[in-house]
Amino acid sequence: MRIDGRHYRTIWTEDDGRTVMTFDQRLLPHELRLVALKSLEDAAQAIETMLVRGAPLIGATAAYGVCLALRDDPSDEGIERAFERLIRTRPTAVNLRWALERMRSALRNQPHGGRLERAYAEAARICDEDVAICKAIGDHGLALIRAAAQRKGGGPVNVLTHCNAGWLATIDWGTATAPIYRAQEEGIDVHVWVDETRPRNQGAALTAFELGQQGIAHTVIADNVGGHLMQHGMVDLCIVGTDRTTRRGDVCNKIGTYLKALAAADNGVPFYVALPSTTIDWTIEDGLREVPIEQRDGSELTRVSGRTADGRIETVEITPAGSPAGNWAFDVTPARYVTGLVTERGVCPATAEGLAAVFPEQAES
Ligand SMILES: CSC[C@H]1O[C@H](OP(=O)(O)O)[C@H](O)[C@@H]1O
Repeated sequence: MRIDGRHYRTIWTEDDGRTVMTFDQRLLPHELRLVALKSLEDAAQAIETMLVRGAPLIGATAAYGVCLALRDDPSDEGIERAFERLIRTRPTAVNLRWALERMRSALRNQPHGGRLERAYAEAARICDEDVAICKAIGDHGLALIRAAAQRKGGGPVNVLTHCNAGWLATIDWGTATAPIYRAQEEGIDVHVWVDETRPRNQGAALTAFELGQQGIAHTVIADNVGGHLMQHGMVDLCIVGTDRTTRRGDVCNKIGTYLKALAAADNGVPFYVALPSTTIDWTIEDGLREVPIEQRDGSELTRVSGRTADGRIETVEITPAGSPAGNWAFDVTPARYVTGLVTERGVCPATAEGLAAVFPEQAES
């Protein structure tokens, strides 16, 4: 997407692959800082600290982490060490395992001499494919926004989204934001309710930054406001992302998504999940019991960072010293609360049959 008029992907290589460039998302929207990842450890820590975040971008960063590791050790043992270091960075987004297994299968049984070039080519393919997948999700999701506009017969289509499933979570376009960007391109009047998304504020900081840069009307709201808006007819549809969706359509996404889905169901608001095929976990069925939910440090909840009036970034405590804090980073929305899954191949029901019809090659394997 564009920042200050210049087009960027969220990750790219420089210096013949010795450097992997990305944005430090922890500093947005206050500072646009490019970061150079130069080693396996740099890539691993970028994922663990959420310098980069979002399922597809986590996968791409891990893929380039393997490339950086192979510069030092292209052996099978070197590949395994890279895999083991990266797989334990964050447990929930399935793109991490998907990307690492794809890199490993592309490299094993290859002569050591050609492994480095092949690794970078595979990581670049993962990124290029993600751009195409997200653009296709945008095209299919556009039809949903267009239909909402026709139903309304006037005024902006009000879309509610949670967290950041945008360009910053992927390589370009985003997943949940891609239909919004395509609607803007088609001249459809769209407005976005942006859930702030405590505690890391991916919505207030990242989605609001993205939409502002693209000139899309939006309003940042507290996480607890969405249900009220739906009760008063102020939300035409919800579109959220996912970090892992099971083969029967249970959706794991940022904490708070489940509560939004409940409110949508109670108020008859369509609730869509933008779902790249790279985020489907075909090995599991029951999301509540089988998806690992990341628990992050409580300090992410008890502290808030922001910019002071004179431009300094400050962090303050918002709870009494010593108050324990629980920080579950994701929850699971059962498929029954999902109106439809917006995949790169089209919109399908959140059912095993729906996903099998769209991805028959996966369902049969
Ligand atoms: C398109 S994946 C976006 C997905 O990732 C976010 O989690 P995090 O910021 O912790 O990596 C959130 O669940 C988004 O929906």
